Amino acid sequence: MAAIELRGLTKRYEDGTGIDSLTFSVQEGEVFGLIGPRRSGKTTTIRTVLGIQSPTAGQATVLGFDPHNDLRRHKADIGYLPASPRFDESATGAEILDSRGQIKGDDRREELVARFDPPVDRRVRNSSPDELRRLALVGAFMHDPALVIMDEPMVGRGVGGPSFDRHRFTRFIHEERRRGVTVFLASRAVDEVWRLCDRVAVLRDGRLLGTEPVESLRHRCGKVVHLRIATAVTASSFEFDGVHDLDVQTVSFAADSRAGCREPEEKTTSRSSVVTDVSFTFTGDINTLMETLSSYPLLQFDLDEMPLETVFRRLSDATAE
Ligand SMILES: Nc1ncnc2c1ncn2[C@@H]1O[C@H](COP(=O)(O)OP(=O)(O)OP(=O)(O)O)[C@@H](O)[C@H]1O
Repeated sequence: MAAIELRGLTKRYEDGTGIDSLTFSVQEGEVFGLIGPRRSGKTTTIRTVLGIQSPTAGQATVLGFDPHNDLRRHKADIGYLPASPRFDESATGAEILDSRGQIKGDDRREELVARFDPPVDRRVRNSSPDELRRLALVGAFMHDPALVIMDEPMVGRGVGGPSFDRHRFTRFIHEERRRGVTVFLASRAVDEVWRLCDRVAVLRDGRLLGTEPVESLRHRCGKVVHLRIATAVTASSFEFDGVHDLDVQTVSFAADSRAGCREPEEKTTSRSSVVTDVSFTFTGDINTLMETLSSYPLLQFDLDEMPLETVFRRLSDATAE
């Protein structure tokens, strides 16, 4: 059974469309990412799927029930981490968890408080946004739900900070997946989605561009490679499988110039009076790339994730073709 199923889910606001005819499903046990640029409809999807707002058309089912009518009865099966958690300012963290526990249960409270270190003894008004997100995270998982829905879980520094960094968060989500928990999360952070998700749905302007396993999407998007080579190199040297958007610039320096040099001592040799800056997007086999590069005198080698906007542009272009 699908954990979440959207069939033509549409939400229009008075002054525009939030989401338009979304149809896709999230399978039980997967970590599924909803990605898209700003105002693409991620939060609208989550709030409509949760029954916080009603759809204009279409339908969502969550763990087999209609969230708009039956959410109350199924609250204990779902955890929710909103993008900006709001709590009673005068309550302590412990009081917040007490009242949630009474509604949904709190079997895992002790374990998660030890792990996330939320501000249990302090009042909400005296706690930082990061601390409150950790409190919300405990609240989302402590009743051991079958499905957890998270909106931008790592926004800003998110649950980061000295006591709970993002690698520990990633490890936690991987552990939850191994326990069989289904996770549906919205994010604009590509590296977060790459680390956490099995599959993604990509939104743009409230419409679904497609759903895809993260591995194949990641492969299609590739990495951005920047090289500085201490010799003249022609573009044809880099015209091999998996190289796209190649840019090659060879620059000559006076023999004693150190301009733009990372390793100044290397620049004083006659060989390094010419450098070539090479950049490209790479979707091929990284071992082949490393083997090719080993034959060049590299001054600099950077391998970065594709910038988010480029990912979305590529996906939009691919969908339009
Ligand atoms: N309550 C609302 N009333 C009117 N319009 C809304 C409302 N909520 C969202 N929208 C509009 O719906 C569209 C989708 O917004 P939404 O917040 O769902 O996108 P998002 O992908 O979550 O954006 P972000 O990444 O910036 O959080 C936007 O054009 C937005 O202005």
